[in-house]
Amino acid sequence: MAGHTSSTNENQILSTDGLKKSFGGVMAVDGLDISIEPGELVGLIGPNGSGKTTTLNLITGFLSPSDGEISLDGKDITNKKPYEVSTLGVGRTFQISKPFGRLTVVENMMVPNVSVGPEERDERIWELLEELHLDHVAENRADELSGGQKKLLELARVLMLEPELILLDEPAAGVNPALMDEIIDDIKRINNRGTAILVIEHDMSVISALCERVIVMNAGRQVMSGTFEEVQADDQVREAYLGGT
Ligand SMILES: Nc1ncnc2c1ncn2[C@@H]1O[C@H](COP(=O)(O)OP(=O)(O)OP(=O)(O)O)[C@@H](O)[C@H]1O
Repeated sequence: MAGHTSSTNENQILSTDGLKKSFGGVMAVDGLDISIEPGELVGLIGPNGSGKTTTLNLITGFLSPSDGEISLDGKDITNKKPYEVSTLGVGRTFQISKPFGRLTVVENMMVPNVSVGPEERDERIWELLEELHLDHVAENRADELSGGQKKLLELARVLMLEPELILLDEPAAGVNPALMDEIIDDIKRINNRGTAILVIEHDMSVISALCERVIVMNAGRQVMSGTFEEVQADDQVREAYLGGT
């Protein structure tokens, strides 16, 4: 069975095959098979506790799976360490942004270990700060930023490593609605340049504005994948949401 899936993995930037993670008796992820095409912008939704964040933690190596495989560009990355996964081209932001609060915005941008010289690094930093509307707060301490600006800083920092795939964990949480429209445009622009994005989000207006495809999880498994309209119209999905609350 593994042989069958690995032959199709080469066209996918990311795929999980029978992925499982248990915490004691809780099966947080329970045989998850999902895949992302290069350049896709995909939403990952599901009720609280359905395993979304655990899935991100497994893909990025923050957790080891109990079973199953994860491939990136057709290569097995199961059990790789977080820094290895990041070096291989996967960027990730967190539900609660964690910039280095005492460092300035620019200093935060110097944290990723880029493989270019200092001049090119600085050029990249300023391009990204400008693109993500942070150039005017570049010398401010990161803990002085608003919730939305912290999310943008985290995204800018991830982009320093020019990832092929970015995993966003709740980009709308704690962001004021005015800035959210800007963040939606930023995410779309980054995706239009060819970066694949998988986004976990509870705010369905953000999912419908962003995603060409939505994967629905419940109880650690994929229950459906389709356009936002298809997913919204599905009885099983409604049941999953109602069952989870
Ligand atoms: N480190 C852990 N130790 C024990 N149980 C955990 C751990 N992390 C997650 N779980 C459990 O695994 C299940 C899936 O949690 P997870 O956070 O992945 O869900 P989620 O879909 O991201 O939820 P939310 O939408 O609330 O963020 C839950 O039952 C949760 O309590």
